[in-house]
Amino acid sequence: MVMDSAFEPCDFVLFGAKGDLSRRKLLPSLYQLEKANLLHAGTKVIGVARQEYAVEEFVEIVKSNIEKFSGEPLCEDTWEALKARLDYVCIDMKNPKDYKKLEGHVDPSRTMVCYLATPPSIYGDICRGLHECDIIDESLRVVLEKPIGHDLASSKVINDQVAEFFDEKQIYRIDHYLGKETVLNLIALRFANSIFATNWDHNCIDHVQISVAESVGIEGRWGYFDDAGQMRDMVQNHLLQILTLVAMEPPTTLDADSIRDEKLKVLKALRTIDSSNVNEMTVRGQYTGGFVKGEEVPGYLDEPDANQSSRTETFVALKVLIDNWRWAGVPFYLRTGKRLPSKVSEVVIYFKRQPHNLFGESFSTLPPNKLVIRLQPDEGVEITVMNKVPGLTSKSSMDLQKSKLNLSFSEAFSEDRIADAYEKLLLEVMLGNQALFVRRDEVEQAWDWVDSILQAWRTSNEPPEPYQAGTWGPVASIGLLARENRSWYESKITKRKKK
Ligand SMILES: NC(=O)C1=CN([C@@H]2O[C@H](COP(=O)(O)OP(=O)(O)OC[C@H]3O[C@@H](n4cnc5c(N)ncnc54)[C@H](OP(=O)(O)O)[C@@H]3O)[C@@H](O)[C@H]2O)C=CC1
Ligand SMILES: O=C1O[C@H](COP(=O)(O)O)[C@@H](O)[C@H](O)[C@H]1O
Repeated sequence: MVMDSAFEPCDFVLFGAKGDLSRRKLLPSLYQLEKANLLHAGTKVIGVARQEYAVEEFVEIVKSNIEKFSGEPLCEDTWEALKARLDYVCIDMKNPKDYKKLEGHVDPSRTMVCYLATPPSIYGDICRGLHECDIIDESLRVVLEKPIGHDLASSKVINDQVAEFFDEKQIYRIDHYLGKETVLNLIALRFANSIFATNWDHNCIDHVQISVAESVGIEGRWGYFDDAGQMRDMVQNHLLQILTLVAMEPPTTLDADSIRDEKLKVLKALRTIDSSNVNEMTVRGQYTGGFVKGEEVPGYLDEPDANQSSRTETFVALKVLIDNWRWAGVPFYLRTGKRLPSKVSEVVIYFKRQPHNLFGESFSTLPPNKLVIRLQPDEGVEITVMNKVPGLTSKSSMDLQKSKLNLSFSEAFSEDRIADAYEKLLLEVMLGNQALFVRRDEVEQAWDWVDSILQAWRTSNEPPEPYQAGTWGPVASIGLLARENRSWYESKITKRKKK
């Protein structure tokens, strides 16, 4: 998916360079790209924020953030190379006149990448400011962070504001899960292996589970999170994007629009969940105090700044049906939550049981084959299969045993680290490849589907079910599958083995 021909120097302008995302993810990712020699020699990085700083002060801020968040000792050579690219401009992003200050810091003859690591409420102001200082040409790319809006209506407003000045071909909407190696591997796994390509439908698959569990709480982001909830924060974007990659038809090519067209079709085929079926198809929960990894943690309502009467969900489980030929009758169960026992994201494909049992009474229910795609941590792929236990036996039937074919990425591949999703995505923007970014119609279709569930929850006026921090969510989440004689896959996460 990398287009080498597009590898050219650019002016990478980071709006919101002092914010949390920039500090924790974007600046360390630029550092890693530098370390891997993946930044063009001529590329510049221009931080934009509203405080006045001398460039030297900004450089020190960047250095301390990289030291703090890159998770490794600073490599002096890499740092010196990155430092030489850094520049800083102070702009009040709501003031259109301020954008003139970019003059002299960016080169109009080069590609400019504007990364908006700011609240979405000022995306429109930034686009207008860039327009009014006459800086936009067709080579300018604008990167938008999620969430784009709070619902379909507000997302349309933001998309319209950006579209006033930019063509869709210039807009890169981030969903960082699309930059994760293992999420990308879903495409390779499905379409580069005939064993899966031919067995990937309602004839062979019983159901699919997608779990994105987090052990963290809301990490001091009460203001943002309480307004969003886990449905907007995780399901509307990350989980639905994973689902589309698992469920989409083969794209004709790996071009951005071929992939995005297929993902959109899946989103359009999602069966509506509304007041008529919301109780049967959804579970939502809110954590109470408990223990995560042996540490006592407060409940959601006892987090700093909490509003004690909040009904915001921190856990969501859904039964999702895709009304198309391939997936007729195959439920996709999705779950995601904060303060669960561990951080683990997995896609589990449960294949159908054998139609007839040859193996005697002890195997009256042969367990189905399972394909477990571990997205994080201990990235890898595992298939459970039944094998004959070797050896002679006096019985006429065979003894069978469930075993695993296990591919661990850390053992199979020589890379000593898996790149962070943001490294991949920053690189793709600089290369001008939109395949790993979300198109406007996808975002809006996802909001349309999610809005209907949120509306049904509001109408029901029921509070989320409490679950103790450090458990796998409310009991009703177990019931969602149990009433269909199924159960959630119990993850057996092992720590990645260090080489
Ligand atoms: N943090 C995260 O982990 C994630 C964040 N995101 C998204 O990334 C974006 C940024 O989030 P995050 O970094 O957490 O937010 P922060 O609030 O930490 O950072 C936003 C930055 O924008 C600056 N800013 C806001 N208004 C103005 C203005 N008028 N003029 C100049 N600067 C301004 C702020 O400046 P100042 O410091 O002066 O207030 C701040 O540095 C959001 O869209 C968020 O939803 C998405 C996924 C994860
Ligand atoms: O976008 C978000 O994602 C993180 C989880 O991302 P991961 O890469 O650590 O799995 C989540 O914690 C955060 O609330 C959300 O805004």
